[in-house]
Amino acid sequence: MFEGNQVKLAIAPIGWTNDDMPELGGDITFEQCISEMALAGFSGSEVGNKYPRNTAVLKKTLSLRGLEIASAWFSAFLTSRPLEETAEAFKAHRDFLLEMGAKVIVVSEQGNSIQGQMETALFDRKPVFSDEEWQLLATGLQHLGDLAAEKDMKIVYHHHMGTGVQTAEEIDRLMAETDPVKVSLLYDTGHLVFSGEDYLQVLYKHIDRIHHVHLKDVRIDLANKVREEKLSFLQAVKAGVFTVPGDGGIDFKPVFEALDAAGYKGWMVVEAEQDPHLANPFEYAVKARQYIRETSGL
Ligand SMILES: O=C1C[C@@H](O)[C@H](O)[C@@H](O)C1=O
Ligand SMILES: [Co+2]
Repeated sequence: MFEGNQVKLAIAPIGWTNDDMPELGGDITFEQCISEMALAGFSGSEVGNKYPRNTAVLKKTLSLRGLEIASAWFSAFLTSRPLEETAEAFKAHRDFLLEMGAKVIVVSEQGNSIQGQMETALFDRKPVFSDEEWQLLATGLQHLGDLAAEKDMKIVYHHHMGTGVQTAEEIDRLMAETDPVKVSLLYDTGHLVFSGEDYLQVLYKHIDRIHHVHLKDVRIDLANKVREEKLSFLQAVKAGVFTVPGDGGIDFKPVFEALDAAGYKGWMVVEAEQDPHLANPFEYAVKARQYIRETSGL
């Protein structure tokens, strides 16, 4: 599978140091994180809060280890703040990623999101957008897509637990209401399975719009416990709901087969946030790399 070097494999720093909960991995240095990524056999990374923002410094530090930047997360507030505010912040983020050689920009709408709230029950309190908010989101994302296209880049929308675009139905609506030229999709296995969606159906339905992939596995027993015990997203992460591919309940083989058959080009990013003191990030990175090699040949 994946012949022709069109698909590259990255790993996100969130298993080492967690931007949503900086206390997780607070003691792990940036250099340890990227050195272990390279040693585990990855060729790219996304951007974490410990990464230097000076692009020359960042490029040199990464290239010493054979790593590139695949992309980085951007929080949009299109449903809750003026469009200009999100657009201005987006341009700075886009230009940083352009300088780092990335082609896609991860965007997630955070208007009314509960993903960062420690005590809010994830399955009871996620936002549900009104028609007016959907309109603001679609228009705003298309504007961000135009700004990305100015630099020959794309935005890839990150559906996410605890946000207004979480379920398969919400992803369908977002895809239907946006121009495929302007808005692409980031496919994150972990968020779909945690939400209770059919992750393969979403993949097959939107495969032509998928231009970035997050490979995240789910411990299904913990996902059920989060629902039953009304835990928050951050409590779920701390409890270990996510893990690396091959260690949880998701079968990634059909994901790789479908992406390969569709001629997918771009990055696949292992992204498995858990407490680094409970799950050694280097050990789990090696485990993920081995599973992907065995399952996809990559
Ligand atoms: O892509 C992601 C970025 C994180 O900050 C987020 O919380 C995580 O779950 C994710 O999928
Ligand atoms: Co993700």
